[in-house]
Amino acid sequence: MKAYSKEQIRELDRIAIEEYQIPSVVLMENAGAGAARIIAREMGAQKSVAIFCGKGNNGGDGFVIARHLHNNGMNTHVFFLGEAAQVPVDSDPGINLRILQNMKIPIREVSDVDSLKEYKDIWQNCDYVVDAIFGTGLCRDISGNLHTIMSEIKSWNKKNIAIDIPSGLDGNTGEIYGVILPAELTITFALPKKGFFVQDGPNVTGNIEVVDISIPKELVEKL
Ligand SMILES: NC(=O)C1=CN([C@@H]2O[C@H](COP(=O)(O)OP(=O)(O)OC[C@H]3O[C@@H](n4cnc5c(N)ncnc54)[C@H](OP(=O)(O)O)[C@@H]3O)[C@@H](O)[C@H]2O)[C@@H](O)CC1
Ligand SMILES: [K+]
Repeated sequence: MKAYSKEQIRELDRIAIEEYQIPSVVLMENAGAGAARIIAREMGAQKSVAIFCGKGNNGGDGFVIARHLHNNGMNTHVFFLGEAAQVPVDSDPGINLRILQNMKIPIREVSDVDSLKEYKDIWQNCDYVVDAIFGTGLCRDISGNLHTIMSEIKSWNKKNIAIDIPSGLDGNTGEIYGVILPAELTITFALPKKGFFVQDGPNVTGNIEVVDISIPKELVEKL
């Protein structure tokens, strides 16, 4: 499987958005809808899922996934690692967050491990965890409350499905930024990332599925 750097893939996204004028929210929709189809296939109909969303676009993918899984009749629980009110309303994550709020799907805010434990009755009954915390934007060590929250989620040993990249993994070097959520399955967008195949990558990425988010073919062929 040929692999690409974070920068190459972010550049593909940029050209698709700026030069081909594909709205970024359309790319996010394609990403989230494609991932949701794979997750539904993996889970079967009767299972519950906890979706953990970070503050960036990876979290936005998580909001799209939540909408589609909910619409498919899955028992879907959304946790946001931050304050929902801080998400810019016109950003792609903000748009998808608002749709969930309009659908009256609860967004449970998690600021530290204690707030996570308050929701134990919910997450302990979930068979799967969808990790939409960090993607290609992760750029420094994870510390503080985020570190302890991710360590706690890791300790549950549930079936983790990573969105784009297992959170904590560097998509280029395969190194771990302080803590990692190892995945059974990584659903990655557009193209596989180099970090899946080097250093710790192979131990934490699990099976890899690539979702086509409608990046123009000519652009990909130029890489
Ligand atoms: N662009 C596109 O067209 C598409 C993108 N897509 C999706 O977007 C993902 C990339 O999204 P993204 O760039 O928003 O970054 P993401 O990984 O969500 O991180 C969020 C923010 O976290 C922060 N941060 C970093 N390190 C940190 C740390 N250690 N501890 C704490 N905070 C830290 C940092 O912000 P900072 O705090 O530095 O301001 C960063 O910006 C990509 O993987 C794919 O899933 C798809 O939808 C397809 C279309
Ligand atoms: K992720």
